[in-house]
Amino acid sequence: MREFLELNPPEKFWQVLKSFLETKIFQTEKIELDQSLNRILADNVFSPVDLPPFSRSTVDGYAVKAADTSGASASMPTYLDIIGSIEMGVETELELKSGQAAAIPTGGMIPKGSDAVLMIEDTEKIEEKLIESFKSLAVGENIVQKAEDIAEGELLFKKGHKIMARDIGALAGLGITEFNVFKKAKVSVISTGDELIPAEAEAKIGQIRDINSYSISAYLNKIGAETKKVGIIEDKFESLKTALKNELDQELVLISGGSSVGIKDMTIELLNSLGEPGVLLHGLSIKPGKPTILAVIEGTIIIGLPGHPASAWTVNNVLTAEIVRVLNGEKAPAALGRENQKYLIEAELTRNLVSDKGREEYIPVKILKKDDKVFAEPLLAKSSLITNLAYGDALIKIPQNKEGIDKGELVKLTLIE
Ligand SMILES: Nc1nc2c(c(=O)[nH]1)N[C@H]1C(S)=C(S)[C@@H](COP(=O)(O)OP(=O)(O)OC[C@H]3O[C@@H](n4cnc5c(N)ncnc54)[C@H](O)[C@@H]3O)O[C@H]1N2
Ligand code: MOO
Repeated sequence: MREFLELNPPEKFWQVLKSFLETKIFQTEKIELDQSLNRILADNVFSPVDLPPFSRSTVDGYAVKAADTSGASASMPTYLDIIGSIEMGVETELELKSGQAAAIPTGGMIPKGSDAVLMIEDTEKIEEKLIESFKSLAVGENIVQKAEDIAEGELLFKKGHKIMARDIGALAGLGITEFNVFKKAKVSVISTGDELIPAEAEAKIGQIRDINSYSISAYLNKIGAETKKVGIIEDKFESLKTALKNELDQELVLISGGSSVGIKDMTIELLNSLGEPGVLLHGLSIKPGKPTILAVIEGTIIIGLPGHPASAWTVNNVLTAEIVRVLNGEKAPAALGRENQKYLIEAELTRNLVSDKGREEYIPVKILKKDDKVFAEPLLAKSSLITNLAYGDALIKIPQNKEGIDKGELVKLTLIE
């Protein structure tokens, strides 16, 4: 069959993108802790203090010297004099001598001279200021030591770390409330096609609701980009040229539709008319996603996504999401195209899959769990359909040199966020 496009392997796309991105200067900005969820650190972050700042009890009970409880049991207790109580939130002046104990709440400051804490249930109060210990303690028992969490000057997070909700607690605990992050990737998403109408519009015969600008903007926002949904632009040279020109201050522009070889597909000519160097690659050897375009115009990356919604979605997952991760500072340009271990899981395939040799194939799957085993159920459909994607949790990649995968084989899945 006649092939219209020269199909380039994904590696060729990575190579061209790497050479462009490796020279790019990434902008940073200072933000506050409350705004930092999902942002990417632009510097290494070191602890400015010891955490905890003083040794603390992990239980309610009595601060003691471990040696004073040596050999203690329910039938042979040891006896300790209570010299006072530890107050929360203030420095204690108490200092224990041999045979002494101080009442302490969970989290209270360990007084000088103490090296262990007796749990209240391992004691009996004999008199107002005398207790019995039924337990023999080891040094350090029920104590979290000063700087045990992290010491002053120790590395907490590396540059490029994505801040998760759990990290925000650690930063708050250390009093780090302002820091530098990479600016979010600035991305615009355009849909083209005279048949397209916005989602909220009434569809006349022949019209199709725009899917791609909605699904792709949402996905890229989710992974940390600042995405502008431009909407639908009519399939006319001048209208598209004006629309694209307006977006050239962005770092990445996605244009879905008009990437194939039909009579109306003027995208290539249009991109080449906008500036240098123009279209660098047209045709990607993945399925679906064949007609993908890569262009660079005056420092802005332009990706022409295939119009079919599942194809656009697949290229977005495989190619554009990777570019956004680099623009966001989460991934080094040199690592472009390398699998992200964070998003990979393994599962057993529930049916045979066949694939054409010569193109990497991506198939959405549903993840199922049965008897503690994880299974991948392929969702097979034409790339012009969308609902399959809505049910898919992940993508399977069938490498270019494989003709298929057998039922029962263990496959690697990339989670769809
Ligand atoms: N003779 C050939 N025809 C086609 C080939 C080919 O190699 N030879 N490739 C096919 C493949 S594969 C794909 S994918 C599509 C890609 O087409 P385009 O990128 O040029 O996109 P359009 O022609 O504009 O649209 C294709 C299809 O998708 C619908 N579409 C487009 N945009 C949206 C959107 N934002 N939301 C929902 N649906 C959209 C559009 O209505 C068309 O049905 O080309 C094949 N043809
Ligand atoms: O490449 Mo098309 O994108 O296979 O549907």
